[in-house]
Amino acid sequence: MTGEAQGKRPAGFPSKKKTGKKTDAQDPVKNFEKWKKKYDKTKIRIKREKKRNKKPEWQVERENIKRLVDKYSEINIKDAVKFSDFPLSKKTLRGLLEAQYRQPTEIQRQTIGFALQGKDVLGAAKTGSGKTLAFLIPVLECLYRQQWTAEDGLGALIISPTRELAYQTFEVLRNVGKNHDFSAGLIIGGKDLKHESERIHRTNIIICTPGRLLQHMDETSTFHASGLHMLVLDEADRILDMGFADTMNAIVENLPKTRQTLLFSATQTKSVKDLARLSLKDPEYVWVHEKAKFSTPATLEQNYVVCELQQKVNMLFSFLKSHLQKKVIVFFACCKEVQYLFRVFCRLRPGIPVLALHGKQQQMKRMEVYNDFIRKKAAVLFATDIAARGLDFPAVNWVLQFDCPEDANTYIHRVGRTARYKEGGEALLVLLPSEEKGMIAQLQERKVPINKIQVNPEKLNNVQQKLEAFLAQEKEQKERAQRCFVSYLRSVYLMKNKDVFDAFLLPLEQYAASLGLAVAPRVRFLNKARKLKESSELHPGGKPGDESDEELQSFRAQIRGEKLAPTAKEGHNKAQHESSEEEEDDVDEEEQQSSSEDEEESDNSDSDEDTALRPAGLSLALDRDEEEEEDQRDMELLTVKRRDVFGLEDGTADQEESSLQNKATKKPEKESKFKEAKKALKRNFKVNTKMTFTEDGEMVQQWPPLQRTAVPAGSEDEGTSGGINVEEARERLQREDQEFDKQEYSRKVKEKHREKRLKEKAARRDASKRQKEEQKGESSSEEEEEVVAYLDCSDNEEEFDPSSLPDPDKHVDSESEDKGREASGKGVRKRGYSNSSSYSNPEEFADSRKRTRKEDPTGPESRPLDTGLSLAEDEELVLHLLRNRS
Ligand SMILES: Nc1ncnc2c1ncn2[C@@H]1O[C@H](COP(=O)(O)OP(=O)(O)OP(=O)(O)O)[C@@H](O)[C@H]1O
Repeated sequence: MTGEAQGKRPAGFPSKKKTGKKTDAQDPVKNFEKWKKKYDKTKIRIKREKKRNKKPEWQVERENIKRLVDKYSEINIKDAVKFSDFPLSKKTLRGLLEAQYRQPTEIQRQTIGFALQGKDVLGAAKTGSGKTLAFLIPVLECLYRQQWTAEDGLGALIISPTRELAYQTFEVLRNVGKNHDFSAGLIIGGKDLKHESERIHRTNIIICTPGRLLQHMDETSTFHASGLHMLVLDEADRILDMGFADTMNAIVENLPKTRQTLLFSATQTKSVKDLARLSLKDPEYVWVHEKAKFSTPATLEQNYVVCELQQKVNMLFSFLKSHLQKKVIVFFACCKEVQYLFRVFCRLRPGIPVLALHGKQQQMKRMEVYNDFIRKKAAVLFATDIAARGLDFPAVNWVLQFDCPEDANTYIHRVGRTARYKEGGEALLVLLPSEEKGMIAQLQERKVPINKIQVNPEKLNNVQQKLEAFLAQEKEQKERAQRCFVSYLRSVYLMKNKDVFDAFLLPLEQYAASLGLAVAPRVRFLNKARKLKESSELHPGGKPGDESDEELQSFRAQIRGEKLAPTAKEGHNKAQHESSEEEEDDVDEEEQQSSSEDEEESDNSDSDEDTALRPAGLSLALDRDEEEEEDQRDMELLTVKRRDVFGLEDGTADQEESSLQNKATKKPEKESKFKEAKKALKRNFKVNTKMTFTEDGEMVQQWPPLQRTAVPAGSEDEGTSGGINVEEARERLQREDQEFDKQEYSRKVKEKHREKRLKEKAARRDASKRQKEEQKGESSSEEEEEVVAYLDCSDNEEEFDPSSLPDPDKHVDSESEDKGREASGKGVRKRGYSNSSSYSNPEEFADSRKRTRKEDPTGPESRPLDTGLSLAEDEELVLHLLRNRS
C-alpha cells in the first residue's frame, strides 16, 4: 500500500496549522480537481506507454506457435484422452468442439502426434474409424504453424480417389476448420474449370481427385505447387494402384520433395515400390487394428448367401420387400447393371425409395443422389464401387453386395459403409456357386468373420414375368437389359482372380431370362475368348508369354478398350480400363449430354481424371468419339442371337466377323453416315406426334408421317421362312417408295390448291373492303401499300405452282431405269427442302423462290423433291424413317 492510501494528504492540500483566509490553493475542492486532472493525465500516459510497448498480434501468435511446437516433442499418446491434450491451436480446438468432436479415436490418437512432429505417416484403420480427422487436424496445424495466408497459395493437398469422397472431406474441413482463415477449394471433375482456374492459385488447401488436379497443373498457368507443405492421400491404396498410377506419378513430379506426406486407408499398402514413388522419408506405420482379431468393425454382422445367377434379381427384390424401413446400399459390378436394374426396380415398386449412384451420371446428379440418400430415413441406393470407399452415409443399416467384389479389400470397403463409428450394421454378400470357394478363402485370409446363411426359396418373389412385360413395352428398356447382360459378363470376364471369377461357367440363357430378355444376347467376345482358351489348352506346353497367351492378353486388353486410348496419355487410360468397368466409366468419360428421356443421368459421365489428359478444346470431340466407340464396342458385343435372320450369312461367327470387317473397309462412307445418324439419334430429338381418329374410330398418326406399307407383302413371311429375300425386299421397298411419293405428291397438290383458294377468298374480301373504303373516300396510302404487298405475295404463290414439283411417276421411272441407284434416289428425296415455312415475310419468300428458280436450270426431274417441310421437320422425318428402319 502507498502512503497516500494510508490517509496522507495529497500534495497541495493545506496543512491544518495554516489557518486564516481561504485561498484558491487552500480550497479542498479545487485542490482535488487539480489532483484528479494530474492523475488522469498520468493514467493516460501510462496506458499509452503500455500500448506502445504491446506486442503485435502476429508476434503473440508466433509466440503461441512456438509454445505449441515446443510441446510437440512431449506428446504422449497414452495420456491423450481429449483433443485438448494435444498441443493444438485454439482455433482448431474450438472447431473440433463446435463440431462435437471431443475425444480422438484410436487412429487419430496415434497419428496426430507423428504428423504434428512433421513425420511422414502411413495410417491404416478399419472403416469408419475416423481417418478423415486424423489428417485434417495436422493439415490445419501445419498451415497455422506457417501462418499461411491466401497470398502464399497452395500449402496442403488432399487427394481422394472419388469425387464424392473429396466432397465429403471438404465438408468436414469446412466444419472443423471454420475458425482458421485459410482458403480451401474442392477441385473435382464435373465442375466449372474456368471458375476453378481463376481461384486455384489463391487456394491454401486443395481437396481434389487426381485427374482434375493434373489438368490444372498442365493447363492453369497461375497454379503451382512449389510451396506445398503437406500431401495427403486418402484411400491411399486405391490412389496408388494401377488405376491412378500414371496420373499420380505426373502429379508427384510437380510437387516439392521437402513436403510432408500422409497416407491413409482402411486397407493399407506397404508396397516399397509405391512408397518409393511418393519418396516418403522414414515413414511411421500406424496400423491401428493390425493385431485385431478381425479387419472389419466389431459392430458389423456379416453373412453370405449362395445364389444362382438367374435368381439374383428375385432375391434382391425379395430382400428389399422385407426391409422396407431400412437404409440399404446395394453394390453392383458395373454401371449398366445399376442403370437397368434401377429403372426396373423403380417400376417394380418394392415399397421403398430407390436411388442410383454410378459413374455415368452427371456430377450434379451424383451430388443430388448422395445428399438425397443422406437425408432419407429409409431408402435403397443402387451403387457401383464409386460409393464403396470412404463415404460416410449416416445410419446405413444394410450393405448388400449383389455382385461379388473384385477382392477382399473391395469387400472390406463396401461393407464399411455401414457400422461406422461405434454404430451397428449388417452386410450380406451374394455369391454364385462358382465364386463361393475362392472368395470365402480370400475373406478368411483377411480376417473377415462371415457366415453362410440360406435363402428360403419359398420366400422368393419371382419378378421375371414382370420384367419381361416391361421389356415388351419399351424397346429402350430392352436395350438396357441387353447392355446390362453384356456389361456384367464383361466385368466378370475381366476380373483378374480366375479362382473366383469364371465367365465361362455362367448360365447365359437363364441369366438373360432373369433380366426379362427372351433371347440371350450373343456375347461375341466370350465366344472368341473361349476359342482362344481352348486353343491354348490344346497346346498345354505353352508357357506364359507364348503366342496364344499373348493373344489372350491382347484380346483382354481389347475388351477393356485399351486400344481406344492411343493418346499420349494412354498409360493413364490403359490403367483406368484395367480396373472395373465402373471405374472406367467413372474416370474416363466426359459428361456432355443428358438423356432427355430420363433426366436422371447422362449416358456419359464427366471425369476430371480424363479431362485432365486432354487439351480443353479437344475434350468434347474426344469424348464423343470415345462414347461412340464404346457404343460401337457394345454393338459388336450385343448381337442378338438370331443367326441368319437376313439370310446373309452362311457360316460361323468368325466368317460373319470377317465379312463384317470387309464391309467395314469397303464402305467407310456408309458407316460414317450411320455414325452421324446415331449421333443425331443420341441427341434424342423428340418428334411431336399427332394422332387423329377416323370416323370408324381407327387411330391414325398424322405426324410424323408414317410410311405405311402401301404395297401388300408378298407370300413370303420374314419370321417363318428364316430370312428375307433381299432382292424382293428391295423391289418392295421401291414400290413402297413410289406409292409414298405419289401420295405425298397428291397431298401437296391438294394442299396448295387449298391454300390458293383461301388466299383468293382473302383477296376478294380485301378487295370488297377496299371498295367500300374507296367509296367512303377514306383509303389511306398505307393501306394501299399493304394490299399491294399482299397481292405481290399472291403473285408469287402463283409462281410456286405445285406442278413445279417433280412428278413422282417420272422420278420413280428414272429410278427404275437404274435400280442400282436406289440409295442415291432416296438421297435426292431426302435433300428436298421446302422454303414455304422458313420465311418471315412474303417478299422474302417470293425472292427466294425466284432465286431458287434461277439457280436451278435443270428440269424438274433432277430437282430435289420438295417435301413441303421445314429443314428441321425434314431432318426429323429422316430420323424417324431411319429409326423405323432400324
Ligand atoms: N473423434 C471423433 N469423435 C466422434 N466421432 C468421430 C470422431 N472422428 C470421426 N468421427 C465420426 O466417425 C465417422 C467415420 O469417420 P471417417 O469418415 O473419418 O472414417 P474413415 O476411417 O475415414 O472411414 P473409411 O475408411 O470408410 O473412409 C464419421 O461420421 C465421423 O463424424
